[in-house]
Amino acid sequence: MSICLGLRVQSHFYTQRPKTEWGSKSLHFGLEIRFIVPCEVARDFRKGRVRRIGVDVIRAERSEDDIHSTLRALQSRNRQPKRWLGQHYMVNEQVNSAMVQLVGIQPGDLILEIGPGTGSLTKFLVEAGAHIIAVEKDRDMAALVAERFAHTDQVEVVHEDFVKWSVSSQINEALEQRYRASTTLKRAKVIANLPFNITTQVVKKLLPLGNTFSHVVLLLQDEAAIRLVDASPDCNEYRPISLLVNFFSVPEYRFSVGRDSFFPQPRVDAGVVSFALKRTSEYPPVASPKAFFTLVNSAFTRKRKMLRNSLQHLHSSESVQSALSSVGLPETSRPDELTLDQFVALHNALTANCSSSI
Ligand SMILES: C[S@@+](CC[C@H](N)C(=O)[O-])C[C@H]1O[C@@H](n2cnc3c(N)ncnc32)[C@H](O)[C@@H]1O
Repeated sequence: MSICLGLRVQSHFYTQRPKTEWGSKSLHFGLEIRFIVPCEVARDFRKGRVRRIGVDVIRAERSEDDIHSTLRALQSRNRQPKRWLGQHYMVNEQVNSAMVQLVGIQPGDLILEIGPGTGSLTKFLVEAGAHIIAVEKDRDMAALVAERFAHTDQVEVVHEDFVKWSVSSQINEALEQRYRASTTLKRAKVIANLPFNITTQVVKKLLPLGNTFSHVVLLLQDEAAIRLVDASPDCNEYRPISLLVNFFSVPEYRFSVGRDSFFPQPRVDAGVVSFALKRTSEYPPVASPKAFFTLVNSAFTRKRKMLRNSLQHLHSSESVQSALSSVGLPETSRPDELTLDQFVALHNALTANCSSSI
């Protein structure tokens, strides 16, 4: 049994207008309580057993038609959803519509969709006038979606595993063909209701492609969505991927999606995150992002250790100590105490030390 008590409080009810956030706590017997609290309180809750689930929420306001058309599409091919491919289909059209609005499509825009499934999200993209390259790993679903949109040349279905697909060359080639005559450098956009198990791989693959894509809108497992956007060192889940996300993009948690918006229902809720991708020229100033992330990853391999110890295989502990103090940080700093900007400053100080000692 799942009971949901909901209370919506607008920010203008507060004297200091905080950015409001939803919180939720799961109790025994499947009872779930949802409540709204200011950010600061939500952060404290997150450190305990209560977790934030978003700034807004879309719960199951699906029409019976949404679910029936999905079931019909699956039955037409005698298909059962494959959980190992993350096949939890969206049966709430409000969510698809809200996601497409977030992408901000102009007619003719090139959109990459990962995992179109039955094509319920693709339909909204077609209606918005986009040209869609839809990459689907499941042969049957690729055939189904190609058949569904055979009447239009707006949809190109690619039967591939997105994780292995050479996204950058394929999309750059498509951009080149579409905008050959154009004087402005147009970029593509990405949208996906992602299989939860490939989230990290997809994020790592797409976010560094800011010269190819301008925006990425992803529907993810809610916990993962929250973790990805939170780049504050005081967050329990502070990890290299939080730094990567904020190095390459400006992320924003948009809204939560209840698990009852999917068929079959996953065990967890979902959340939508948008990433505004930075072009290379907008990255934080480091000589080489690759070398920067080698430092970050090494620092986090032993998260509880002091940097002067965990970075020893890259730099002597004396150089780490002197680099830390040259950027105003304690010599005893640990990786989970440094913000992205402080990591950048440390990296640059270490690089400068290395070049001056050559
Ligand atoms: C969560 S379902 C979403 C389907 C549809 N977009 C929707 O919203 O109902 C995920 C889809 O991604 C496909 N998929 C799973 N792994 C994939 C991969 N590595 N590359 C491309 N597609 C994949 C699944 O077959 C499935 O169709």
